[in-house]
Amino acid sequence: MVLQRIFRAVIMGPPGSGKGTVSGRITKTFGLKHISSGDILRSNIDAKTELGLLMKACIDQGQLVPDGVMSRLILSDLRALGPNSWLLDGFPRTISQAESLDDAYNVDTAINLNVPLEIIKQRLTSRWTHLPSGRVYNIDFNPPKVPGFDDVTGEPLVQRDDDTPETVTRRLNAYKTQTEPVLEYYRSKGILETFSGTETNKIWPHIEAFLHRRLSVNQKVA
Ligand SMILES: Nc1nc2c(ncn2[C@@H]2O[C@H](COP(=O)(O)OP(=O)(O)O)[C@@H](O)[C@H]2O)c(=O)[nH]1
Ligand SMILES: Nc1ncnc2c1ncn2[C@@H]1O[C@H](COP(=O)(O)OP(=O)(O)O)[C@@H](O)[C@H]1O
Repeated sequence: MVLQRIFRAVIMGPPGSGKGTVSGRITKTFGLKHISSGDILRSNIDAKTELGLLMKACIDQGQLVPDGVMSRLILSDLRALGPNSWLLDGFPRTISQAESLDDAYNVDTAINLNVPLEIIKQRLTSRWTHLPSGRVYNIDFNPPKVPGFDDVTGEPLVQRDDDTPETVTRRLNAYKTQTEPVLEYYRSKGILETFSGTETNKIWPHIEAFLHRRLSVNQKVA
């Protein structure tokens, strides 16, 4: 689908709710640019940049990276995208980040994946990630064609240092205290769209239909 008007969305949801998986489907179907805060941080860690080295301890302990650092990083990447449509995944995670984003851009929609926390832990401890692209796999849900290797590049997959049971518990706590209030922030602006369920394959058709509706309305307006 070729968009005729700039469309900007954020995707929210607890760790493991399927943000990365759904973002991949949205970008493939609708052609938006995808920016993932976690992927950007991990590529900094991998490249051993000063920022990556400073932030690694924070991430490995399941804590959020400080707002100022995160907002500067994401806003500068968004500026580099120029006048394009995009989907932001993993940002904002605090009210302060949401306000920084609002100061710079008009967000059209906040897609919220509402997945029960009980099933999330299991998903994260069996997640395999291709770090350079952010592609994710799961032993049961979407296993790679060759175990341990990325389908597209054939490069090795890794288990993230923060996908251990203890760290996942801390990340879920950070989500409850710091990120859930952002849902209320977007709800009060009238742009929160919540999709509930336990399986991405069942949630996805609803998101796809919603975006088709939103984007075709926008195109008539444009
Ligand atoms: N069992 C199962 N695993 C899923 C489903 N959707 C996504 N996953 C896997 O769950 C893990 C977390 O998904 P991801 O998209 O990385 O979530 P994020 O942390 O919100 O970005 C990954 O290993 C996915 O492959 C699902 O419906 N069922
Ligand atoms: N917007 C953000 N603000 C602060 N920290 C962040 C942000 N995005 C990512 N992080 C850090 O990176 C870690 C991994 O993020 P992410 O890859 O988005 O995890 P998940 O997809 O499992 O929710 C977070 O636990 C946090 O430490």
